[in-house]
Amino acid sequence: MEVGGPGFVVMAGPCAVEGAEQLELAARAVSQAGAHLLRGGVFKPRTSPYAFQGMGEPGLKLLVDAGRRHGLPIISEVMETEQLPLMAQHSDILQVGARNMQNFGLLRALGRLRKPVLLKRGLSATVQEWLNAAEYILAGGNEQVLLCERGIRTFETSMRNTLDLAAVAWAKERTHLPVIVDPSHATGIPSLITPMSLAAAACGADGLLIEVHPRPEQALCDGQQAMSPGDFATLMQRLPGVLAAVDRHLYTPAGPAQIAGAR
Ligand SMILES: O=C[C@H](O)[C@H](O)COP(=O)(O)O
Ligand SMILES: C=C(OP(=O)(O)O)C(=O)O
Repeated sequence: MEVGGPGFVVMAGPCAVEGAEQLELAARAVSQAGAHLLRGGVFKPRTSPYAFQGMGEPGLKLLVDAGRRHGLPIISEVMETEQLPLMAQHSDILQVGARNMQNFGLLRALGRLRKPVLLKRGLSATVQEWLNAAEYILAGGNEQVLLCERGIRTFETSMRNTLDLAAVAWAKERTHLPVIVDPSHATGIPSLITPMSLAAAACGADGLLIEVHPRPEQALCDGQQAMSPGDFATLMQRLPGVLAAVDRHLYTPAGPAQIAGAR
């Protein structure tokens, strides 16, 4: 599978892997709706050290198994260099979270790999700082970098963050890197995920990263922003209409990332 080619790629699943049943329900739902990759955090960057920190390695095993069962490659966050050997062995895309965008040791280590890395924009990072962070990975020889806009901190508090879609169009115009949009963290409001996903598709994004939980009210992390499986399926049905109206050739970058794994 290619990210950054002519196709539009949707990565979806729970914020965090919480257990076998939750993950199976989420994986089945996103796969049936037509998602291309399964997301799920097993190492979670939490604001509070007392909040659920993720299942770690047992959670990764569940994620790998669920991905295999449903024919979906997986994407999961790596928070520390020490986690890299494990994560690089099992995750098809390595996610660097917003909070780690300028963890230069981690970025250098990722640059030594030959594996796709999804680099989230930092909470308060300028576009230039985001691109320089990407450069740390590219400079090491790893050319498979996907940029991910997930909203930035501004004076606006109505939403969790402010989705900077102009930065998406800007990065598509001035770099060769694929750009993914995460409307879940960008808005923090489930009802805004569909309109922002359609807007992302319209402005040339190469794909989406969306949090879907089978029972959002019971989620151990980010439940307030999780999409229900039903709403996700409806979004997936609406995306082709917008994509058909956009001339994606205008946006196709020179350096798509190749994702190993199923599909
Ligand atoms: O999924 C991402 C993060 O782990 C999550 O948004 C953390 O936010 P919080 O710890 O402030 O709840
Ligand atoms: C931690 C995540 O998001 P962010 O780094 O954008 O806060 C996530 O997608 O799991």
